[in-house]
Amino acid sequence: MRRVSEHLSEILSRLTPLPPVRLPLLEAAGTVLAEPVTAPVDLPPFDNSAMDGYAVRAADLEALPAVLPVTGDVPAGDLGRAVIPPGRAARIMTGAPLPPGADTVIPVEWTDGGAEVVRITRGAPEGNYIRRAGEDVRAGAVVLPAGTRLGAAQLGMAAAVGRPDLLVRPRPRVAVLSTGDELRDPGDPLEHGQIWDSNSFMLATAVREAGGEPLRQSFLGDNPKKVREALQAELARADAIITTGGVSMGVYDVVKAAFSGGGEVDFHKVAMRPGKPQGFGLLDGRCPIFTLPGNPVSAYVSFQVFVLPALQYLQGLEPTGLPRVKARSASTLSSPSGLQHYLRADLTFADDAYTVRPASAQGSHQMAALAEANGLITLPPDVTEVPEGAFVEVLKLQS
Ligand SMILES: Nc1nc2c(c(=O)[nH]1)N[C@H]1C(S)=C(S)[C@@H](COP(=O)(O)OP(=O)(O)OC[C@H]3O[C@@H](n4cnc5c(N)ncnc54)[C@H](O)[C@@H]3O)O[C@H]1N2
Ligand code: MOO
Ligand SMILES: [Mg+2]
Repeated sequence: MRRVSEHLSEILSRLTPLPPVRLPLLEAAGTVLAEPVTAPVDLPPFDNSAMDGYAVRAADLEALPAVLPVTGDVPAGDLGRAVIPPGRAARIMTGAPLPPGADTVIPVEWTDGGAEVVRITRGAPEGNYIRRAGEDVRAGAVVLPAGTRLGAAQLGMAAAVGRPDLLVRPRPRVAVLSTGDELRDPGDPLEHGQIWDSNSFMLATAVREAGGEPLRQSFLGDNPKKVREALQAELARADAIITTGGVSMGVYDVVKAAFSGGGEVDFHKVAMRPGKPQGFGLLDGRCPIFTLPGNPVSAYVSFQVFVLPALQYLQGLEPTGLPRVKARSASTLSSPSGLQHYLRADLTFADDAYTVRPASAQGSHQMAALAEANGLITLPPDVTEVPEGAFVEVLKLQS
């Protein structure tokens, strides 16, 4: 059997990050930047007021209270060109350009709020409540490096430097296809021996959580020819394909049968539990296909361990997979020798430390324990016993 790390590095070695595309700002939300974004101008572009109040000369406030005629208003958006002569004040609003002649802003709370003549009772040093041009970002500075995942604040930054669009790695379009004659769509009535297809919904959501776009989720029967045809059809628009089921030892294991002729997909037993039966290949020499095991928890763990890093890599990110933490185990753990064991668990954080408790049910078909879990304890192949209180590595699941 091959180790988890070997299977993952073989997958990554055969992938190429998706070619960048230029997307309008809002469509770029959630994608990964493929170019650095620099500021074409200073931010703010001009000295402006940080408060609603009066633009004055600090020198005119030496004797308090100061009573100054008001020459006019400078609202935000105003050109702010009117010069403030000595001994005068102008009403100014937050964000408005500081008019020439003024060197200080007095908040309206420090005055009687006069519109013609203002009585200022509290002075301030020169430069008070002024946002200087360039104090946020200097022209030419890189505000977003390539590889940044574009969340709200990052899109805001791109808009703040005037970008209408961005060069980004596109969301990988991933076709998710379950296989199995026993499957029915949720909502359909079940005959004896049938089950509702959960894998394709679970993995389509996992694709979205990974920044990808699930092309469709559906299930295929156990007919190898039909499976081949369906996969061929997905090739036209998929950047990657995920199938579940039909890769173990069964006589009807359709995915294995579908590729028994062409060597495009290599099937392996990987030294892990759950998720031992795996397959990977490039269809048409370019489209990665991940043939994951049918057991739902096996499919889920296989996604997190192999597909997530691959989707990160396609998006130009470091293929680091799920975030991991060190946690004290709240109970003794045992693990089969020679297998990397992933245990569904409950991870808690208290008193500045993580504690983790394995779920009581660890069957690779038991969705309830997976649905409750927020962590996967990862025990390496050479660990068979973990004493209570020992540190273990835990993958943090999206929840
Ligand atoms: N003799 C052996 N039998 C099995 C072995 C083995 O080594 N020797 N491996 C076991 C392991 S480990 C796993 S994992 C499963 C994987 O089997 P397949 O990948 O062939 O999956 P299927 O046989 O198609 O289905 C397995 C199981 O999962 C259920 N399933 C399938 N698709 C879905 C879906 N979309 N939603 C919900 N549940 C699904 C299916 O009904 C089966 O119960 O093989 C073991 N057997
Ligand atoms: O891969 Mo299986 O998931 O060990 O049950
Ligand atoms: Mg099978």
